Parts: sequence; C-alpha cells; structure tokens
Amino acid sequence: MSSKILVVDDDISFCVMLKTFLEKKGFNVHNVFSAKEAESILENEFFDVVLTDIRLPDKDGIELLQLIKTKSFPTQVILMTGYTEIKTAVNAIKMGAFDYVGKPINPDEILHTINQALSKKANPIVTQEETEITATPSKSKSNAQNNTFPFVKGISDHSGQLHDYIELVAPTNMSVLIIGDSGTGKEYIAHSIHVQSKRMDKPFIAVDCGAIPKDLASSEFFGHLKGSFTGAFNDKTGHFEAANGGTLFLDEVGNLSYEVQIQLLRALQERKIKPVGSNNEIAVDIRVIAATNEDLQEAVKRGDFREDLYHRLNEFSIKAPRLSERKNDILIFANYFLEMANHDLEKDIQGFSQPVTDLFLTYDWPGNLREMKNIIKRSVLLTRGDIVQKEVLPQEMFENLTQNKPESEFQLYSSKDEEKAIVEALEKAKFNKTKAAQLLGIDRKTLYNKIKLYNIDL
Ligand SMILES: Nc1ncnc2c1ncn2[C@@H]1O[C@H](COP(=O)(O)OP(=O)(O)OP(=O)(O)O)[C@@H](O)[C@H]1O
Repeated sequence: MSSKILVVDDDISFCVMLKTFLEKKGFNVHNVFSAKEAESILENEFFDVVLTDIRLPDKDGIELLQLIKTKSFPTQVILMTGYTEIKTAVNAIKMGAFDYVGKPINPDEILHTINQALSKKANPIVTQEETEITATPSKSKSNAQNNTFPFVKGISDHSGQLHDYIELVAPTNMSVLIIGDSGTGKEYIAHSIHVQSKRMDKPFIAVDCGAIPKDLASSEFFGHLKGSFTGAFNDKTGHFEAANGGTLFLDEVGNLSYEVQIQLLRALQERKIKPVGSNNEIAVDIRVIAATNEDLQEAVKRGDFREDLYHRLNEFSIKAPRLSERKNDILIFANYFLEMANHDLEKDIQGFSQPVTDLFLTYDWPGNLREMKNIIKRSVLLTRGDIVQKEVLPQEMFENLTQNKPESEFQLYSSKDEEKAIVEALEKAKFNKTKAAQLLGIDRKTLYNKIKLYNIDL
C-alpha cells in the first residue's frame, strides 16, 4: 500500500504542485491549508508523514508537531522553512521532527527526505541528552541538503575578491546583480549578502523567474484576492509582500517577459504594490538581488530587456566565478561535498584517490559547483571501499578535460598546496581546529585525518 502524506501549507498552488509530483512518485497525498484542518483530519486518519510549513495562517507548524508528538502518533513530521526560520526548525528537531527542508523546495530533495523519514520509525519527544547527539548531525545534514549553509569561502584569488565584494555591499541597501554561469553559486552568494545585511532577521525570498508562467506573473509577484480570476480560490500573498522588510532574490531575471519587467520596475520605483483584484496599494520595503547567466547588456541592446530595469537592478554587480577558474578551491569544495554526501547517504567515505584528485583539477566543470556536488554524491553512492576511485566517475568527465590549462593557480596545485592551505587555516584560526575546519569547509574529523596525513606539527 502506498504511504500516506499530509501536506499542510497555505500556498495553494505550491500544495497542488507538490501533490502532483508526489503522486507521480506513488504516494497517497492529501493537502490542507491550515493547522486547524490538519488537526481535524489527523483525529480520524493516519498519515505516515506530515509535511508542514512552519508558518501557517492560524497556528504554526511547531504546534502541530507538538500535537502529533504528544498524541504519540507514529507519524514523521518534516518542516518546510524559510532561511530565517532555521533556528526554529533545529529546535523542532529537538522536539521530535524528523527533519526540515528549506524553501524554495527542491522536489528531489523533498522526495529524498520523505523516503528517509519513511525508512525510520518515528521517535517520541526526545530527552535533552539524546537531543545533543541526535539533533546535531541532522542539523548539519539539513543545512547541507538545503543549500542553505555553511557557505564555503575558498582560498583562491577569485574567492578572496568575491568575498570582499560581498562584505562591502552586504550592509548597504544597494541592489545587486550577480552574473555567472549556471551552478556557480549565485543563489548562495545572494543569501550570503542577505545574512550579512541588516535585513538578516527578515525573509529571504528566492524566485525563479524562468519558472513563472507569463499569465501568472502579476499574481506571483504581487498576490491576488480571492475570486479575482478563475482559479483564485483564496487570497494569495505575492513574493513582494512575503519578502517585506527582507530580500527578494530574482533568479534568471533575464527570462521575465517585457510586460512583467514594466510591472517590476514600477513596483521597485514606487515601493508599492497592488495585488490582482485589489484597489489598495501596499507599501513594501525590499532589497532586490537579481541573478543572470546571460549577458543582460546584450539583451538590452537587442531590446529584450528594459534598460531602466537593468540599471535599477545593477547598482552593484558581482561576478560568480566558474569553478574551473577557482583551481585552489576545487579540493576544498570536493571535500565539503564529500561530507555532505556521507551525511546524506549515511556512508563514511574517507577521501579521493590521487587519479580522482588529479582529474578534479584538470576537468572543466561546465556545470560548476552543482555538477561537482552531483558527481560526488553519485560517486559516494557507488563507492564500496573507503576511497572514491576513478572507476565510479561518469564517463563524460574523461571526455571533457580542460583544453588549455591555465598557468597560474592550477599548476601550483598539488597535495603540497592542500597542506599549505591547512597550515594557513590553522594559523588563521589560532590553531583552533573547529574554526580551521570551518575556514576550509571540511569537518573536524577530515581535518584531523589530513593533519595526520601531512604530518603537520601543531
Ligand atoms: N559557497 C558555497 N558553499 C557551499 N556550497 C555551495 C556554495 N555555492 C554553491 N554551492 C552549492 O552549489 C549548488 C549550486 O549553487 P546555486 O544554486 O547557488 O547556483 P546558481 O548559480 O544559483 O545556479 P543556477 O544558475 O542554476 O540557478 C548548490 O546546491 C550548493 O549546494
């Protein structure tokens, strides 16, 4: 029999999308839009997993979690949360939630978390001592999984400049345009700016402009009133209002239609929005960060992107470097993604063989950090021993080697440089290994192994 999932979220279109996706994967899904509805259905029906937003119109998801746990239902609870609610979500894990996933929701990620939840029996409320042990790995796993944090900084010159720019612009209210190829970490950069800004306690709302159908764009950005068009069954809060006080991240901004560009520009200039079907204007205070992987200046020249909007979005621009330009960061990221994959897949792979390391440094990484993350996860899954070997890497990697190896960083890179990076990080962290590991983007255990491997004197 298929497992039963209850989705609790007041965003109806999101619920419908998730239901369709999960039903295709063979689950039996029921949607409700408030905590009250959830409570009443839970009185009469059993669900294997409850997937609830932390913020609900009547109560919050935490109260729903408490109800489920105090009634000792063997139901697993997964929370859906915005970046600013991570602390609450971690506390929720201490109260017995299985895990949390960050918004915007990635369907594959949620599917993976649901499958993990189903494979484990639900816990009753855990005690404080147990919490210390169980909550920590879950937290870091979720952070890694959700692409929230930690943010790996890297040690290459490109990274140094990138982080100087982030630190410089973060405390201001300037709009930022992040330009970079797909998978270079543009959303990560945007989020990093947000958490270093005065708006950090307010929402960070990420919108994939390429995924918004033209007809629904006004309602998605500005919200709508119930009954304002066919299918508007309830009032909907738009992204501008949801991000009020915080940051609105417009990913793939070049994909917006010309009409929507006009509406956006108006909203940004006037700092007011009007939901579809409403006569009332709502004042909004948002900072905009936009990202693009196409040349927007070219799009302006072609007449596809409005010049006035371009200038409004581009008060400050940041270039997200390609992974192949950050040779000195490659192994730092590789180790970080290895840890993530170990957590995720409950494995304990120790590292990469020398040929794999060499290949990582010569490969062009056309899909950048995202490609590396996926390749490493797949390799960890396929690895039977302690070390990732060349045989588990995808064939394309051997066909797409960098043609012209840059002379600078890459040729210097060897295990000697890794040793140097470790020593530098240790010195910078005044030999505090936890801090040094954080600087390097690896965990303490990996750092200990490497200190042993290179025989570093402490
Ligand atoms: N600094 C970082 N530290 C750790 N992981 C990172 C970092 N930057 C990016 N990643 C990882 O790389 C993946 C791709 O990053 P992200 O989604 O931010 O890229 P993007 O440039 O916005 O991609 P797209 O152009 O496809 O929208 C993320 O899932 C994340 O796991």
